[in-house]
Amino acid sequence: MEQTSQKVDMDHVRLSEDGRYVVILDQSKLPNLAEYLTLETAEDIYEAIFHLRVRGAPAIGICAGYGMYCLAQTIDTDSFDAFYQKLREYGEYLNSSRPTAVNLSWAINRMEQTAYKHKKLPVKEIVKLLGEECRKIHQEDIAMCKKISQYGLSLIKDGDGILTHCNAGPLATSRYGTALGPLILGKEQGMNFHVFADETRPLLQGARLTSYELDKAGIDVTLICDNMASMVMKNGWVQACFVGCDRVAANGDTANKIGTSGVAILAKYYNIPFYVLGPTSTIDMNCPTGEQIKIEERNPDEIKKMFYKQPMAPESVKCFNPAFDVTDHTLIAGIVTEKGICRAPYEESLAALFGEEKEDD
Ligand SMILES: CSC[C@H]1O[C@H](OP(=O)(O)O)[C@H](O)[C@@H]1O
Repeated sequence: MEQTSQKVDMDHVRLSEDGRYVVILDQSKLPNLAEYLTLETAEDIYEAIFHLRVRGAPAIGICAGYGMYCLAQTIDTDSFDAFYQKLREYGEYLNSSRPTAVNLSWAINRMEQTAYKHKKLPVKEIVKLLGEECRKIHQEDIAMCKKISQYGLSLIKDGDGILTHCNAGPLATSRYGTALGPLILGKEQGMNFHVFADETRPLLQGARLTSYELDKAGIDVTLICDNMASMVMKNGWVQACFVGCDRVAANGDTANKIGTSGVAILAKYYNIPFYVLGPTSTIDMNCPTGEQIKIEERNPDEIKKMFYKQPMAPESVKCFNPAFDVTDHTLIAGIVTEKGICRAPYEESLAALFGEEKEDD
């Protein structure tokens, strides 16, 4: 396998120099090739999100924010109503690319609300304000990931073994990451960890991205197949599990990459603390429980053909390919956000993040 020598720029989602297009690092090609793509149309942005060329809840939100700004620049009208209608059409289209990660709709709604809030201004002024808002979304995520990393680091100690699932590092966010952030921050502070990274079938974000990011950060990482997690826990090699999130419900139930709930159940059995790490932009207080989270189902070819020289099952054989599953809140030791570590009962601790008192039953 020929690793690219090109430095991977952690501004892997950004605006083009002229501010007109979204530029992304195509994560579907990593770790072999670091190829940057310029997304010029709504279709380009949709396709990049749908095919996980840009992926990870926060990174998808940052990309959508930039995308809405770039598309707003193409709306040629001085009428706010006509501008806003077209902007909403773009938002609805981009939002349909992937249903589970709440950051996508969160970023799109934030951009649309920014436009509406300033509806009395000339359209050109509104577009400039959208340019400021999308950059704020990106800068806020960098700050949030740093805080999440600091809180997450308080939960582990030098020399600990940490099991991760999928990828929640800088490539899934802006900088540091969420689940990987504490490990990268700890390394910067001279700490060392032993990470067991689940390869994470079928799209191998753990193998292709997590092991790649941790190896580049000089962090000890052992790549394992997903079905080996139980053994490394049973051997006593894991002191904590850190995972990211795509949508956290108001009761703490958490949607994350498929296989996460199995890791949580194993962690419970082996009495290992299981932590979810993510920004408050991934918490959906309008979603009461995990039952209401829509789970994306993807192309069966990802199971049968992708990463194989030839199909691994007969064409006639059906596949079930959910991209996420929901971990029950009772299996989660804590939810680490940029505002602090939330513990059960999550209805109360998550509501407090937003300054809401839990309603009496
Ligand atoms: C920091 S959010 C990362 C989160 O997103 C991943 O999903 P995907 O690779 O399909 O975008 C996975 O669930 C990670 O935990």
